[in-house]
Amino acid sequence: MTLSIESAIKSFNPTLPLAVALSGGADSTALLIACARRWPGQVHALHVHHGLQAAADGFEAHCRTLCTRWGIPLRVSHVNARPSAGQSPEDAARQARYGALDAMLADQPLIRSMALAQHADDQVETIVLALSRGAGVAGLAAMPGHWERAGLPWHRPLLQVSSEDIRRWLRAQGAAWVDDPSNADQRYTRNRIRKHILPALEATFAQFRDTFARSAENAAQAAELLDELAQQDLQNTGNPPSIKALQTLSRARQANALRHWLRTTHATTPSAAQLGELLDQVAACTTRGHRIRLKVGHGFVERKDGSLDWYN
Ligand SMILES: Nc1ncnc2c1ncn2[C@@H]1O[C@H](COP(=O)(O)OP(=O)(O)OP(=O)(O)O)[C@@H](O)[C@H]1O
Repeated sequence: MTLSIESAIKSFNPTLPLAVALSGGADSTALLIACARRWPGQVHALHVHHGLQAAADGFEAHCRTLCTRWGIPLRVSHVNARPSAGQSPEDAARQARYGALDAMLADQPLIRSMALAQHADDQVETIVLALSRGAGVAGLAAMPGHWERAGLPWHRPLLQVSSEDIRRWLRAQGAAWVDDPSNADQRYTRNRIRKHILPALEATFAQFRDTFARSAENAAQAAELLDELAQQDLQNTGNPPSIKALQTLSRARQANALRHWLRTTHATTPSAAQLGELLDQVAACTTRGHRIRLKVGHGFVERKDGSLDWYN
């Protein structure tokens, strides 16, 4: 069920002091005000200034005015997020932002938890984005409400609040925010989803925020089970996995175990075609002389004695 901001913050129980990642947009402005009201003197704001965006100075100025008005301590970190080869500008900005938030948190050991302001519409966009990329259950699980990062609990307390409710609440408070001009840029898939698909979902399935969120939770549970199964299977196959031991598993279980091995041990993700080819090679590997050497993720998988080996 979607919630009002008040109900969402009432059922939010972070360890204090809490830091809120404040972009200056409507969502994080609302989250900061709602938290500062509930826990006066116990809330901090962290802002990352994205050097590349022309509007970045305006965001920082808004954050300073807002925090002065509410008496909230604000930290600002300047980053210059240049995408590396093959990386999208959005990914580069996200990575730089997380790095800067981590560094600011490491600098303020008094802070005991962290909150981001993604909401119910963001969650639906993330699910649609995952579907558009052919994601498996891990991708369809979308964004978790709670997780741990560098020893700190992180939260998304607004995941059940709609974007429209957040804006309505802010207007009722007489609070200002800054609209990110890049949110209107139709070159970004997420923005096209927001503009075209969310209104169509709203018109077709009134409860889409709730039902999509339930699907994401189901997918998250399924992903957890697949992880547990992969861990058990890799205990039996060994790491690196023995080809003979892999061959005793069904093809789907081999795929699950190999994906997990590549992700957790080598931080790489195979494409569907690469994984299919690898599974074919594992199945065909019945003689001593059978060689395997395939491009997988950002490296290669090779047969080495009786096992698979990955390198780049
Ligand atoms: N420049 C930033 N500095 C600090 N935190 C940020 C920044 N950009 C985003 N965040 C945090 O990450 C969350 C998700 O980022 P995203 O880019 O999806 O949000 P946004 O469009 O900037 O939304 P918002 O309306 O919350 O500002 C934000 O809600 C906010 O908590």
